[in-house]
Amino acid sequence: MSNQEDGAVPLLAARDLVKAHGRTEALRGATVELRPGEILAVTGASGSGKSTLLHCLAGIVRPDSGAVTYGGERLDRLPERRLSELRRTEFGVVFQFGQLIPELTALDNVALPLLLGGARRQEAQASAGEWLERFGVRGQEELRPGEMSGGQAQRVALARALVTGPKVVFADEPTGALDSLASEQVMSALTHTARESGTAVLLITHDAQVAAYADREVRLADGAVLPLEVGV
Ligand SMILES: Nc1ncnc2c1ncn2[C@@H]1O[C@H](COP(=O)(O)OP(=O)(O)OP(=O)(O)O)[C@@H](O)[C@H]1O
Repeated sequence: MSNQEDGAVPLLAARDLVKAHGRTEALRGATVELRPGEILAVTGASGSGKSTLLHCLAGIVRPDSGAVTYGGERLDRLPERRLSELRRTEFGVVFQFGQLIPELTALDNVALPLLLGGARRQEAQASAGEWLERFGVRGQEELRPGEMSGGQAQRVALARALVTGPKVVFADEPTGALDSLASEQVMSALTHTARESGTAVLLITHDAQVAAYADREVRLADGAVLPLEVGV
């Protein structure tokens, strides 16, 4: 039975996505589904279209054709304002280099999405502190990103992605810049916390050890998802 046909209702789905960057066709008919609470790894060679797929699914980039649906709603057709609200309230993102704000402390980086959502400073900081604790970086509250190790900074970035209670976290090579020990710590913190909170994760990686943390893996090649191998 294929992943697309086993009856589970997808939270987020891409169907036949096509996206070109200038003359480069990054996606050529990519179809993939993410179920509620599922941790899905998207793997594939460099240039196979993984990041472009993530950007389309996260509503950061609009596909040239095909459909992206989120909870049954056409994400690719939403007006920009509604899309950015949805990204802020329902999605969290983590990139290879956490992209924390260098001038802010760890605590303020994590509190920021809550403040942008209208929370009071004290509540936002209390909640940020709890999330830093969950990611094992309590005690680092007052450090700025430049004063932390890469693994600590990525755990702070994960706390920032999860602090608003998103339904989906998009993680693009979150361990790409880390050594194997830090990578394991980050992945185990991410998957443990996502499972605990029922957050779905779309995880892009080219590392098989990282992909092994996921519930399921799909592989991209030349901008399309490869069919499942029979008997695997
Ligand atoms: N903004 C852009 N402008 C031009 N070409 C782009 C742009 N973004 C991606 N591409 C091209 O589109 C193709 C797919 O890129 P994408 O980043 O989606 O692949 P990827 O699988 O994530 O690669 P990697 O593992 O190297 O990050 C590549 O040929 C890439 O060079």
